This record gives sequence, structure tokens and C-alpha cells, in this order.
Amino acid sequence: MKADEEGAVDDLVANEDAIEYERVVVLNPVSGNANHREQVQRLATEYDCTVLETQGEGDAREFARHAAENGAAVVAAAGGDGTIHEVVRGLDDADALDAVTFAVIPAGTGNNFAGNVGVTGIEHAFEVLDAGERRRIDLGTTNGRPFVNSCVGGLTADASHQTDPEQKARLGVLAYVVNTLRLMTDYEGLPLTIAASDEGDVTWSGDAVFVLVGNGRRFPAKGRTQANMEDGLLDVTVIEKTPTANLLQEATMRRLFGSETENVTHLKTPALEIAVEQDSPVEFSLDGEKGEWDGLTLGVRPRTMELCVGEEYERYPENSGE
Ligand SMILES: Nc1ncnc2c1ncn2[C@@H]1O[C@H](COP(=O)(O)OP(=O)(O)OP(=O)(O)O)[C@@H](O)[C@H]1O
Repeated sequence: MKADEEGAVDDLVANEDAIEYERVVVLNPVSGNANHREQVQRLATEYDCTVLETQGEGDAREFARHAAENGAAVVAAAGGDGTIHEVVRGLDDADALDAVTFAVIPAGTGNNFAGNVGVTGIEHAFEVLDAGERRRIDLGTTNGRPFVNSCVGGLTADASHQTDPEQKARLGVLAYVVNTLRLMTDYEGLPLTIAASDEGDVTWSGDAVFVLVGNGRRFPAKGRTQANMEDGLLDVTVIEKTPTANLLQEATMRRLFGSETENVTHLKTPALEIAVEQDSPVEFSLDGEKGEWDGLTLGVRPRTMELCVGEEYERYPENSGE
């Protein structure tokens, strides 16, 4: 651990005589529209949770690790996808994913992960934390680093900056896709070779406009956006650059989100290798946190994290609504 990463925990310990770590809420006070702080603190008191408030990047990861190492039974992330990602990394750093139950308190802009696990709001999140069902869900990994929701490459990262929060909240992944398609005309695509070690050993090669590897998230197909989080498989969608197609046309959009379309490949696999066929690294984001990689090795740690889920969590999303 770097010295500056220890600062947040040192400050924390210096300011409190005895911290109760049984139930911890790691709170990002500025995520989303930054109006959730008081509500989270009030509910945390009501539900006997200790709030650890982040001041900047890395704090959530550090607090989660510290809480896990000090006997926490439940650690919750109150924030957006970035906060969720950091907290899960912190639990993983402490090697505590087996011992600690994770909970999500939706206080970001999109709150896709919370929605996928049946948590509908901040108040509901505390009820679920307190007495909701617990499920063990898979974690995805990219080059060893865990992700709960998705690993995406291509235009999605750019598009997410240009998606206004209201649209993002309403449409989720679909907003990314629509915006990305708008930007697509002058986008070269990523030259990739993708090898999936599922039963058929599928290999895909070409210029990809998007790659979305979902653990909890997938492209909407027939109205579903949640992937099965307990099947030990990654949900992979690759959209290939096709110079002639006008993907913004209504009919094409409809096909795009259906199952059969020429330039969209869907597959499920426990392991995936993505090779970058160019000299410079490409950008992917894990749960919305960006990184650059020359190549990615993706895998699954099946049913590795215990999670508090709401009543509407769908164990088998592929069997419902389709
Ligand atoms: N007190 C703070 N002040 C400023 N930035 C902070 C603070 N605490 C955490 N952060 C930063 O907030 C970011 C994480 O935000 P998060 O993703 O949780 O929310 P969001 O971006 O608003 O939501 P979403 O991911 O749903 O769009 C991290 O980059 C982290 O460094």
C-alpha cells in the first residue's frame, strides 16, 4: 500500500476513540446529485451503522479494507458505481469477500447495479441491509481486478461523459448505446481478437465499436438489462464496426437490441481473452472506472460475494419477461 493511501484511515482512527465496525456504510457525499448525505447519516443511525465518509479517490477502497480487517459483518457502499467498485476492491484487498456481506445504497446517477439487485432507493437499501435476503453472486475479474457490473471498451467510455444524468438515470445502458451510436460515424473501432473459452472455444476478430462484458449488466435484449449474477458466466456483447450500416435507423436499432443481427455477437463464457491488435493500449472501464490495457484476461469468481438483495432481485433474469 502506498503511504498516501493510508492517510484516510489514519485520519479516521485519530478522530474517533472507538469505532464500531459491525455494520459500516462507506459514504461518498458528492456522488449523484450530492443531496443524500443527511438522509444516509440519519438512516445509518437508525439502523446501527457506522458511517465512514470519503473525501476523495481511493478512500472508499481503503475504508472498506480497514472495516473488513476490523471485523465488519456488513459493509455498504453509498454512492455511485465508482464507490461500489472501490468498496468491493477494498473487501477483496482484505481477502474478506467470504466473511463480509456487501450492501449497496443507491446514491449515484444511474444506480444500475442497485436496480439490478432489487434495491429501489436509499430507505429501501437500509431495510434490505437490515433484513433482506442474502445471495452469493459472481464477481468478474479483469487482469485480476474485480468488477461487479461490467467491463466495457470502445465508445461507451466517451459516450458516458456526454450522457446527461437524467437520461442516464432513465435509460441506463440504453442511453450509453444511443449516444455511442451517434458518435459512431467517425469512430475507427478497436482492432481486437477475442477468444472465449466456453464449450465451443469461440474466437472473434475485427474492429469493435463496443465490447461489453457484463457480470451484472448486459445490453438490453428484449427489455432485460440484468445478467444472471450467479451462473459463473460472463455475458459478452461485441458490436462490430460496419461502415455502411446506419445504425441509428429505427429498424436497425430494433434489430440491434434483438438477438439476431449480423454485427452483434452475444456469448456467455466463464473466461475471455481480449488481444489488442495495435501498438497502443486501449481504454476499458471497470464498473465505470477507466484503465488502459494492452490485453485483457477476463474471468469469473463464481458466487464469491455475499450481497443483500431486494425482493425484486431476479435469480434467473433470462427466464423472466422474455
Ligand atoms: N468527498 C469527495 N469529494 C470529491 N470527490 C469524491 C469524494 N469522495 C469520493 N469522491 C470521488 O467520487 C468518485 C466516485 O463517484 P461515484 O461513481 O460513486 O458517483 P457518481 O459518478 O456520481 O455516480 P455514477 O457512477 O452512478 O455516475 C470517485 O472518483 C471518487 O474519487
